[in-house]
Amino acid sequence: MSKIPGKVLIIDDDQYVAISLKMLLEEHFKTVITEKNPKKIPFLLNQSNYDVIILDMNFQQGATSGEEGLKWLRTIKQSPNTANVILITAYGDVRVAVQAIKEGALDFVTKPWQNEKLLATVIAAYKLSHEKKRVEQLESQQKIITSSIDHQFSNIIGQSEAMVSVFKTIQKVAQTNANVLILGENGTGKEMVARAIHRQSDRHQEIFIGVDMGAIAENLFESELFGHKKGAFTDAKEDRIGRFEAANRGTLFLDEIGNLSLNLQAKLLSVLQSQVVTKVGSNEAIPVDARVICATNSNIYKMVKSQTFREDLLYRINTVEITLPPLRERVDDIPLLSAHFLDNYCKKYQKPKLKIPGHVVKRLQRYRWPGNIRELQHALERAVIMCEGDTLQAEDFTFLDKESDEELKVEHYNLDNLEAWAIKNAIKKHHGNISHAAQELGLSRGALYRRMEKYDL
Ligand SMILES: Nc1ncnc2c1ncn2[C@@H]1O[C@H](COP(=O)(O)OP(=O)(O)OP(=O)(O)O)[C@@H](O)[C@H]1O
Repeated sequence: MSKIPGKVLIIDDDQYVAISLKMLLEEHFKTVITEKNPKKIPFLLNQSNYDVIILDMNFQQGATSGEEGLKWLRTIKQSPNTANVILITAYGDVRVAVQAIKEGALDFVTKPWQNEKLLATVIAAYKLSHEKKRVEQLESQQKIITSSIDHQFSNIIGQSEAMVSVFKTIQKVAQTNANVLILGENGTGKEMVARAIHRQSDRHQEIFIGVDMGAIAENLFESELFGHKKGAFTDAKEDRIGRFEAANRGTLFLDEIGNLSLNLQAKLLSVLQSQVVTKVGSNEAIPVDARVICATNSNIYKMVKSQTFREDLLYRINTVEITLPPLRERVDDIPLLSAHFLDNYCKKYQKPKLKIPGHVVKRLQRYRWPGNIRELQHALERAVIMCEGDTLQAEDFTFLDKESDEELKVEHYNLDNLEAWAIKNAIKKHHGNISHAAQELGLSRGALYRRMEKYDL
């Protein structure tokens, strides 16, 4: 039988007790250390991180009050060590046991002990300590991931009137729990705004979870959003929490809300109204406290009129509405955005600070930017890579020349050419609406984005 990879520390001045415990535990744990002098506890805690500490309660001759054990328990609990402490004593006084548990001991065992029972207690303490460490590790991983994702979305650039008003709204709405609906074409910065609201809210220490509603298959919607119990359907191999529960105490960003079918809209509405979710395959209602921010590039009011979007759901999600204008309607922001991306990409590709002349910026301001800021960002990235001198030229932005040249030029019937052409025209046909273009092309949004990147569109 392989041993548990945990570390157990036994502190007892009775050599016989310490050795018997060590012999028992060594059969099951990889490392078992004994110490008879409790004054060595601070030193030992400094040296190593223990999973379980078995601590005697009385050390001085004739002492029975347990006060010493409680004192050393406090020392352990005040240290950064995450060990679970099991107190052990020959004087089983309920009052002392209660006090020990209050002060953070996990369990209390009386001498003489029963080997099996004691072993079960130590193993349970190890498992708890292990779980605790795992949770702490996951929490710190989550913080690192969140802050590194957030970093990419942290600096909202804009000085146009429209953006100044958006900044003011973000500030006001962040202090509340109001549901927010963000409207705007693809790439206008909807996710960025949602993250800014989260970052400026009381929930900023908690998680921000984004869900692309257009990318979830109809039959998996409930399971993805509300979770499922093991065995609820063929692929449900284990219990799983949904995005609502995962975002508990944090913010849930429901992107592409306009892509939900009427059936799913009804399910979402019911959860937003009741603030409880029920996992697929379960009857238990689980309360959730997630701040919901929705976004769409669809004309949601038109959808309500044509009865493809529920009016009651719209009024549930649009307590505050933020509209991000397309980039072509805020060309004042183009110089600032270009300088920002230029700076970022020069650093990323370790190029000297490149310049962008005024006449090139003017041409960028005349372009339509169907993919909005995302397209501008990619254009700057490509230009930085391609640029040969210290100044960007109009030729570094190849699309400026090709703008009116939408005909398919097929010199060789190369499938990549044909695919790039089809994608470009589908996006144009749907006025930059990526979800609709993806639908027409028979691709998921993710797959379309990957191809757009591949063909530099
Ligand atoms: N005001 C801005 N300042 C700086 N960068 C921006 C700004 N707006 C958008 N971006 C950048 O543009 C890209 C697209 O932004 P974002 O994903 O927030 O747009 P979106 O409207 O949610 O897009 P989609 O509808 O396709 O999901 C991101 O890389 C983001 O960092």
